[in-house]
Amino acid sequence: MPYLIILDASHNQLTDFFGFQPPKNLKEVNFSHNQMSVMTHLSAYSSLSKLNLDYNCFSEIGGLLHCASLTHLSLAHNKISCISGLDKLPIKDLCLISEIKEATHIHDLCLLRELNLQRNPVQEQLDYRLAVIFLLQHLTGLDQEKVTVEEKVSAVNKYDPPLEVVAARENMSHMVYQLMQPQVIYDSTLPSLDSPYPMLVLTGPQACGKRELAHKLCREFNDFFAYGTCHTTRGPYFGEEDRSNYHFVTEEDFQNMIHMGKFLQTMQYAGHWYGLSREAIEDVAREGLACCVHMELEGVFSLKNSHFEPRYILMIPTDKEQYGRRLRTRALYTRTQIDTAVARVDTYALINRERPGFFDNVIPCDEPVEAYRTLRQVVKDYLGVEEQGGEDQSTTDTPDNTSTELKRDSLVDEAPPAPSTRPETIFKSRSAPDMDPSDHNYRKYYNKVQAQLTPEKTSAELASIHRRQQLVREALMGKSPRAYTQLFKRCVHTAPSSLASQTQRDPALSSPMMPRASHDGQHNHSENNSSDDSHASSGLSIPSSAGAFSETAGPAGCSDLGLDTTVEPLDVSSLGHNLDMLKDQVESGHTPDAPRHGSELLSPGATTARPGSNAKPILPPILSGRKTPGPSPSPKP
Ligand SMILES: Nc1ncnc2c1ncn2[C@@H]1O[C@H](COP(=O)(O)OP(=O)(O)OP(=O)(O)O)[C@@H](O)[C@H]1O
Repeated sequence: MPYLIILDASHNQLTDFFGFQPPKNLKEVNFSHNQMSVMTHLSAYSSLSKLNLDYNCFSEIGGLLHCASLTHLSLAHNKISCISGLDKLPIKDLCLISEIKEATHIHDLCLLRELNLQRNPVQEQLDYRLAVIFLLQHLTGLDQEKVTVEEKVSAVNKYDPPLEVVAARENMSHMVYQLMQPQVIYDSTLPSLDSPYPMLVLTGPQACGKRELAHKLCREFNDFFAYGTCHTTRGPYFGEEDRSNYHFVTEEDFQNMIHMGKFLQTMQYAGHWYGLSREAIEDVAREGLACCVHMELEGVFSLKNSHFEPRYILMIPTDKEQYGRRLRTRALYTRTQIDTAVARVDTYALINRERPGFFDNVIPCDEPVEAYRTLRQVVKDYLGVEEQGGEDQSTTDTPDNTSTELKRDSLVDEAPPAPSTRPETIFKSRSAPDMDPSDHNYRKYYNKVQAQLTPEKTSAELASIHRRQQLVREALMGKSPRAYTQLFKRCVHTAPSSLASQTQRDPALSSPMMPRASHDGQHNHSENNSSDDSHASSGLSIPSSAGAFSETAGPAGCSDLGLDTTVEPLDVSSLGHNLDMLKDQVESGHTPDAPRHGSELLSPGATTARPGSNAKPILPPILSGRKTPGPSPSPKP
């Protein structure tokens, strides 16, 4: 066949090159999809310009030295470990890989920095560049172009996104869905500068006991907490009740809720959806209580993107074997689910190790009784409450162990225990220092490092920050949910009584995070009596962030925030303008822009000097408040 120019011997079971003298005009040869493993000398193929050896078993490529016309060589899908003798050839097209996943074969070439896959078919695949950069993260150049840092970050975010990225995306979509709906003001949980709505999140791997602990905590501290019921698409286990454990919904309903912007966060776990709705939190907040929820790590990452600032407590099994046994004895999970749950213990531990402060507390949960004892102590510590009976009630571990001794009043009357007087259990729980960033020394060290890393601010910068903070405070004034300022103080208030009394006398020493109830006589009522006052003006029987709209605008209230009492709060009320209100304003000769005098704007039953109550006359109606009666009002000055 002296005139043969193209030879297609593909898709055979050839193990060897033909042992014949090839025609001298043979230009294109296709030996792909065969079983060849040894490259013989191809010097006889002198006119060859295109050679396809894809899908064979070659480990070494050589013997092409005399193919002086070879411009296209395709070697994809082989087991190549060595290529030689190509450097003198006029090759324009070299195909080593045709699918992106083949790049993994060169993943082990840890010295490889530059890779040129130009004119490979792989280039035509979607997102080819990012995919290769992701697979070969040590590359500095690809296809004769520098690999930039941005490309590396995008590649990782695309193919193996870190938890923050997943959470940020998820948060973004929930926000967008929410914004697409008619706006609802969740007035009980509105964010505020000084005291965000308090939440407690118990996190940890599946079935580590956090759900039972959350329920128990809510039962015992029922004056402070209520259980935030999430939605799920999984079916109820035996004994589980709709609404008390979860809102059990269908997949379709869940997706509808997502698209209606109902959720603050969602997560898919073991093939089911879980989600915490805004309404679930708001329901609890309307009762004047803090919301307590349990969730997996991904949920924590998502919540960190929201305006809520919960306390996060990690419940972690320290004995993985025992934890695995516990999962097995539940007889609810498949083997894969158990393995996943056990493996996630390490993920939690890693996050805790690598991100000091990510969790507010870490409590080992191998022993449920001990875990609860520690948890309740930690929570009491957060709340700044002392037990009036003196005895640690957690020692009685009955499900209905409800403490009526723990009362909201004690938040005001009693200072939280100084660290040295804390019960030993709390220190016991922190016996694993590598796991517990809440350890005092750990935090001190962290703060020191942080301070060193943060460049000092110039006076101009400080003044600018101050001005911006002032503006934000002014904007938020009247919306501060003061009812919660006592709950979940960020720093434990351990001042000795002498200092405390000095603080009371000297407002300059007071901090917005400190109990404000005793600054002075007038102020005294702002904390303790806010419920009372709210009641007068809005029917709210106890303080809540909704009640904060109706708090006093008196000098004491404002001096706390360093504000001038004449500051007009930002009017967000236009969102909720209704006809009646407009009518009222017209009748009384006030337009929304006309200057208002505090006394004119008060509702008939309201006391004077209350910021917010008058400034937000057209807020949505404040609901009737919690079921349990609030603390009894102290006498008015
Ligand atoms: N909204 C949520 N976001 C993220 N994770 C959630 C959410 N709601 C529940 N979870 C978590 O999803 C996991 C699976 O929940 P599920 O109730 O099916 O598990 P379980 O076997 O009953 O274990 P547990 O006792 O931990 O609830 C649990 O770790 C639970 O805490």
